Amino acid sequence: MTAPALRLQGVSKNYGTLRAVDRVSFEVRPGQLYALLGLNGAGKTTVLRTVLGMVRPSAGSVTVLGRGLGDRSVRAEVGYLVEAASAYPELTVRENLEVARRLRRLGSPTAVQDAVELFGLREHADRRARVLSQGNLQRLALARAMLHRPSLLVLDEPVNGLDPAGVVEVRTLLERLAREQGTAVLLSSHILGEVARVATRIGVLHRGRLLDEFATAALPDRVRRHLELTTRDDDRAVRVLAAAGFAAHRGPGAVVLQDARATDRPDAVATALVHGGVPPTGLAVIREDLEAHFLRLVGAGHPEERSGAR
Ligand SMILES: Nc1ncnc2c1ncn2[C@@H]1O[C@H](COP(=O)(O)OP(=O)(O)OP(=O)(O)O)[C@@H](O)[C@H]1O
Repeated sequence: MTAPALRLQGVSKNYGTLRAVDRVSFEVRPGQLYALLGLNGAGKTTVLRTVLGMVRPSAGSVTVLGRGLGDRSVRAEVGYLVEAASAYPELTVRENLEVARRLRRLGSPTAVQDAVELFGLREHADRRARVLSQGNLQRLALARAMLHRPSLLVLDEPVNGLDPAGVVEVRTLLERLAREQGTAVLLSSHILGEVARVATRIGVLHRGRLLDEFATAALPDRVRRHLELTTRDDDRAVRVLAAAGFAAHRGPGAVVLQDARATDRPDAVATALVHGGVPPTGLAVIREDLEAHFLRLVGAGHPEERSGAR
């Protein structure tokens, strides 16, 4: 197995008496898109800034490609975007990238052109940054962060403030970077639906702690499901189902079954109803939506939790 591009082990960060990050450990492998998901104030930015060496952890360690952050060679391996995308407004896209190339002291004369191509900026290359759409400005910011072809890209809320088209653009771009360049991407977001579409792995951060971690592909199996059905006599349907061994109750306007035996085998439920003389007039397996799933994971039923008060 390849070495992780990033490894955090037992990272904590205290601000006075506040423990903003509490013993967080995870890895991001090359080509992996890892999303840290959490409510406002969960500690996402602090984790990201710790990875970038902008915040010194109170405990624990961070390694990039097996090297500690004190190792100067690590700087060349990391690209980041932790502020809102910005650029010199009066300079063109190409000039903005050229400035970044010089600041990075990159010798390669083709670095700027390569970035223009890779980030799909060719038709905008000679336009001033101030006339770019938010999506294209974000592309430029990403192109700048990736100019030196780092192994690890760190992005704080990369699609914040983008319109739906911009979100799709950034998502497509990150997927390409991960797939074609093997870049490891660590990003943060507070919207599960958004990260579920881009990330390959999700870590749920809440009150500084990593509550849960899972492959995005496993998400459909983790969300709760229930079966809803309607009949011409719902009371009788509940009795028939109980006799057939299915726990059912009357919900608003429908009979509800939460047992996995029912959600896995809706056909068996329908058969039991038909045999009991109350055939279903409607039947559907309902999946919990992603936001509801996320809020349940972090136990955030209360409005003050949702606003991230801590
Ligand atoms: N420099 C600091 N000094 C004191 N407290 C801080 C500092 N930086 C962050 N905090 C606190 O640490 C906690 C975690 O903040 P952080 O910004 O990491 O969360 P976040 O998940 O990124 O939130 P958001 O989504 O709102 O950006 C918060 O309670 C915040 O107020």
